[in-house]
Amino acid sequence: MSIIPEFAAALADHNIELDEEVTLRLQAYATEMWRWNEQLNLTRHTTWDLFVGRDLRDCLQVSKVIVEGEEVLDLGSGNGVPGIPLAILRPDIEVSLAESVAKRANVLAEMVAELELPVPVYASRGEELLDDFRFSTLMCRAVGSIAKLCRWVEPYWSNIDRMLLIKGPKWIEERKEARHLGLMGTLELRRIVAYPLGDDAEQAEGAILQVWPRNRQLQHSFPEQ
Ligand SMILES: C[S@@+](CC[C@H](N)C(=O)[O-])C[C@H]1O[C@@H](n2cnc3c(N)ncnc32)[C@H](O)[C@@H]1O
Repeated sequence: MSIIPEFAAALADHNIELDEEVTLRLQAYATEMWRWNEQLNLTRHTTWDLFVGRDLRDCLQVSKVIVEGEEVLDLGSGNGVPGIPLAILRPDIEVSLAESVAKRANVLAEMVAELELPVPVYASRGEELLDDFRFSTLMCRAVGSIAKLCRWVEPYWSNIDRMLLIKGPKWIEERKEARHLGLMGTLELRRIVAYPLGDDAEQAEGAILQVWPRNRQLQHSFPEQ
């Protein structure tokens, strides 16, 4: 298999350099995901430019703040972003996927098997898995507001160290809402990665937010961005 020229061009346009084997595995993932997309509604990002500029971009940003050996749960994995690309980019961590819609979870399991990735897939609400499993990081993109996620996770903080939320510029309003609802009282929220979205709005910034219990000393500290 060789690298599809449109994929190589999209990576170059976004100034992303990856080694060949990783590039080929990401290509296999996107191709497989788009094949399933014909049967199930999994993504609207169906060009190499959108895959690189939206999906892979977010995965690369979140990858910066995950440390070696972490056990990460992608809650609401849907089409596999960010969990599957992250597992490809970071073989030094353990990634699990939770997807509550059974059909999508089945497709995720098929994709993971096809790609030969050591990634468990749970057809379950992610927060309910925390009754039985422990993860260092619960990661989430495009699943719910900060308030919603804080509510879901509230009973389970003993089984995760932190949440990493991949958000667009609306995160500031979401933080306001969560504070207003009294959900942030015992939690710390810090933006630990900020990056340009490259969308039409020139000023738009993506954010990786870290949320964790205020009285908890995390093993690795990431400064406010
Ligand atoms: C909009 S999709 C986002 C998919 C992917 N994370 C992305 O960024 O493109 C949200 C997915 O989360 C799933 N979902 C919603 N609540 C969930 C929960 N509590 N646990 C697991 N999956 C959930 C939905 O079924 C859906 O597939």
